[in-house]
Amino acid sequence: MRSPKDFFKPLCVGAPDPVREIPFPPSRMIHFFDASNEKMVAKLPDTAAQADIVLGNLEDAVPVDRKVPAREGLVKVGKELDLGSTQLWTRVNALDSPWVLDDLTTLVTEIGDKLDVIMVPKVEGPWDIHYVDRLLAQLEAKAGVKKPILVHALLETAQGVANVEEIAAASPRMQGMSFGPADLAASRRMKTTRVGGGHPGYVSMSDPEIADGQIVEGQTRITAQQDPWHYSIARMVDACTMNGLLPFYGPFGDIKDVVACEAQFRAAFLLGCVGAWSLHPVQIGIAKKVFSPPVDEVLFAKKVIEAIPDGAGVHMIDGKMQDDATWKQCQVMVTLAEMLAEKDPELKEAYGF
Ligand SMILES: CC(=O)SCCNC(=O)CCNC(=O)[C@H](O)C(C)(C)COP(=O)(O)OP(=O)(O)OC[C@H]1O[C@@H](n2cnc3c(N)ncnc32)[C@H](O)[C@@H]1OP(=O)(O)O
Ligand SMILES: CC(=O)C(=O)O
Ligand SMILES: [Mg+2]
Repeated sequence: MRSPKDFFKPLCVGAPDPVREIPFPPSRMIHFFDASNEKMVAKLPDTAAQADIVLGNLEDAVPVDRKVPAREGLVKVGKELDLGSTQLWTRVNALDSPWVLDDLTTLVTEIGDKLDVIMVPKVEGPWDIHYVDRLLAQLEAKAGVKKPILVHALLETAQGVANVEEIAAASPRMQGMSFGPADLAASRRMKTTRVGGGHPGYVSMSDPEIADGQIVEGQTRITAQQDPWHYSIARMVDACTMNGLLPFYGPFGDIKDVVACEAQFRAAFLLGCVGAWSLHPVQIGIAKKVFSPPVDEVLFAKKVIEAIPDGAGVHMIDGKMQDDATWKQCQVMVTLAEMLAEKDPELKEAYGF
């Protein structure tokens, strides 16, 4: 491990100084597009006006014969399109693939000043981040990039989950993490073919009715679906938060099931994620709704802060006990609402700022 004294030193002569604090602009959804798909690129200015982050995907879902067109298309997007305040990210190919070196070299040297964050898939341990960290510094120095490009790790293997804390702390470039339920399910040999969400087979069940010391036959037992992702998402949130990074839920693959998508996103929001991926335009609106704090919660949080400006002591507000801890929860809610209200006039009005 590097000396703590060297942690914030650039890893190449001429590379920009690493950031000391990860920026947190609106980040409710990372919208995926394929830059080799002309239709998607044509719509990108409109899509970007709706989304907080747009991401040119180069990895899974881009077939082998379109890897180079997707990379070149993204370079064109970076050079030619004005995306306003919407962030431009990419997901490069996996570190064990033959494409990733060209992905990183081309993107940083061609549009390194336009790219905010590079998502690295299938990160397994801090060694993967160290590799990317040094290479990015060399490329930034070569290309004269002034602002360090941040790194986002995709958590989607059992080993990655086991090493999540070390990954989060591996570099000052670490911006955040996303949770990848599809590859993670495969890596763990989970028996599901879904991309995120619950499963009707993963349930808890009420106790049986007993008569004369015997289980009553033919009875209906109450079952409730459980969340198979809870443990890993919560670990990711803790690892990110303790290192000042932003945690995101990843994709929800059943595009038509907008209700279940909203439920998956909301579970992630409640656990501490700042956003989720949108794979299809319909999911942008779902993420916007879910990851903007509910108006009634924000109004209540404002009321608490107004009533107890310093958070001290114990109080009753609307029948609920309030103290330093609830005051801090209210600060989280109001700070997020204020940040989003700056971007979104409708939210600003609804929140009463
Ligand atoms: C496990 C993982 O790694 S997840 C990440 C990798 N996967 C991805 O990136 C997938 C990204 N999304 C997609 O490729 C597509 O949305 C698909 C394949 C899932 C569905 O695409 P379609 O069947 O074309 O969807 P649909 O017919 O509803 O599309 C409606 C319109 O939205 C457009 N559209 C669909 N997805 C997107 C998108 N991500 N961004 C912008 N526009 C899109 C379509 O081009 C179509 O446009 P049109 O009305 O002008 O013809
Ligand atoms: C997000 C992703 O890549 C996965 O679920 O595998
Ligand atoms: Mg994956």
